[in-house]
Amino acid sequence: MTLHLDDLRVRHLGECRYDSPFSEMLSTKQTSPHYVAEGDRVLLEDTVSMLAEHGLPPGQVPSFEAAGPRRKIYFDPARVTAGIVTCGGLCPGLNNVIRGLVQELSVHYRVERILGFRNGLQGLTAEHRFDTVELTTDRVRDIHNVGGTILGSSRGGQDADEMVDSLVMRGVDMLFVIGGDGGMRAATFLSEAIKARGLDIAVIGVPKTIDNDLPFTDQSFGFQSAFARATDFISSVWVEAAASPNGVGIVKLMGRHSGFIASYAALAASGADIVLIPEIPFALEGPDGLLAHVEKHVRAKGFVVVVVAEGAGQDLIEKYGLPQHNGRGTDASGNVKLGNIGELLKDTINAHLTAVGLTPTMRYLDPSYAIRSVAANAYDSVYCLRLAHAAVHAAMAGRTEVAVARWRRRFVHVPLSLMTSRRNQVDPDGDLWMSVLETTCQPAEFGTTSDRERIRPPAFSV
Ligand SMILES: Nc1ncnc2c1ncn2[C@@H]1O[C@H](COP(=O)(O)OP(=O)(O)O)[C@@H](O)[C@H]1O
Ligand SMILES: O=P(O)(O)OC[C@H]1O[C@](O)(COP(=O)(O)O)[C@@H](O)[C@@H]1O
Ligand SMILES: [Mg+2]
Repeated sequence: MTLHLDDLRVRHLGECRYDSPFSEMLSTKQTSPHYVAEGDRVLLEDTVSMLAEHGLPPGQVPSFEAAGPRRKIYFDPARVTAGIVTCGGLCPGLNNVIRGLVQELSVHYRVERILGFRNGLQGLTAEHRFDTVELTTDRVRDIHNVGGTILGSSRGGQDADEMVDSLVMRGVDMLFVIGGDGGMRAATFLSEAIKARGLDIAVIGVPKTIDNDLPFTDQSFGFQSAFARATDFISSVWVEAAASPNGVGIVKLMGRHSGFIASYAALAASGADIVLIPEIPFALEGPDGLLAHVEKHVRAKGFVVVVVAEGAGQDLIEKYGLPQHNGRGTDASGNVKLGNIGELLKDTINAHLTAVGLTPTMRYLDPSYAIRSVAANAYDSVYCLRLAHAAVHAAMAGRTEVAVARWRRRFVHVPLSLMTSRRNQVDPDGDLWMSVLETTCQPAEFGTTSDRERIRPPAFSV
């Protein structure tokens, strides 16, 4: 992936002419190990070798604009109407982000009109554009204690021009889109439609993904809360499998294209013998295949625990899966519907162990929604709040077509085009997967899969 400084540049609506309520507080601040001054930038890369490879002067190495309050802002807060929408699948922390946005807008910038569009981008269609929630500090006071989103969410396509009409009709000056890859794409199209009409509306993305599959963000909000919950299920199947003759525990976790939840949950629970993720194909049969490995565990210690991400082994479904386990078509947002790899593993492991005289006791759990519907934990609550603050500062300073993200510990502005330019995936050659291999002692690959595609995330170059 080749990135130029221009790809990392953030679009501004115009000159910042108003004093920010934070200007006095900022007057003494300079870049320090704990703060990035507004004129400074955050490096894209963080190793000496990567930087040295470019051979560029410091001012030209790829870097992000720092997030945070500015001394001067673009919008006159007294005249601002803000809009908030949450889209796509649920994720712990959505309510925390809504609450953080409303508090920052109301308390510090004294914005008086904040509209919550309901049920995702559907709320911006002609049919629903007047069905908004008036968001006040009172309304959001306690919402962080529960999962989900008070605004509702949805999948499904919407017309960008129709959505812009809604923003104009409701007088919205800045829209905060809390969404995943789909939501960030929609926000991009929305920003382009706004630009084409020459309108003065800022669109700020707050990246939300339970799968942690958005790029240029260290780890997405809610991810920690979700995988922490997932560990409970791994521990449960471990207890069940360990106490049963030829016990087989299987936990299927979310992760359409990226195996982060499966990897982190398996590391945290540390009872998993085998972790299967979309990034690494595996073979079922053969002396080095998954089934032989499962059998080896059952023979050696009497049970086995497998953690599988829902997107793993999709190429096996066609060959081995029952028709009802096959994925079919796409959902309303265009996401491919996956085949059920958990059921396939359950059936094939059952058949294999039975055939070799080790009739198993199968314990299969698919806790998908139980994981993403939890409230944010303390860590994610802080993270969501700080993301929300950064999003409000970005909008007030007239930034648009941009997402706020934490990158290498710092809060930064990432152009939406970059947010949707690639997918964040577990690198089979990276240190996270190495930790999984070290913990489970599973082989780097099950069987010969070299003819099938292994994910190799692109390195950056300039
Ligand atoms: N390529 C796209 N162009 C425009 N809108 C999109 C696109 N992809 C998704 N969307 C819209 O974004 C919203 C959220 O997308 P979805 O994939 O459901 O969830 P997420 O934002 O969590 O990835 C949906 O309303 C969907 O219609
Ligand atoms: O059943 P739903 O609501 O479509 O959601 C299921 C999917 O949503 C995901 O959580 C990801 O969705 P998002 O991109 O919306 O975060 C996947 O892991 C999962 O396959
Ligand atoms: Mg998505």
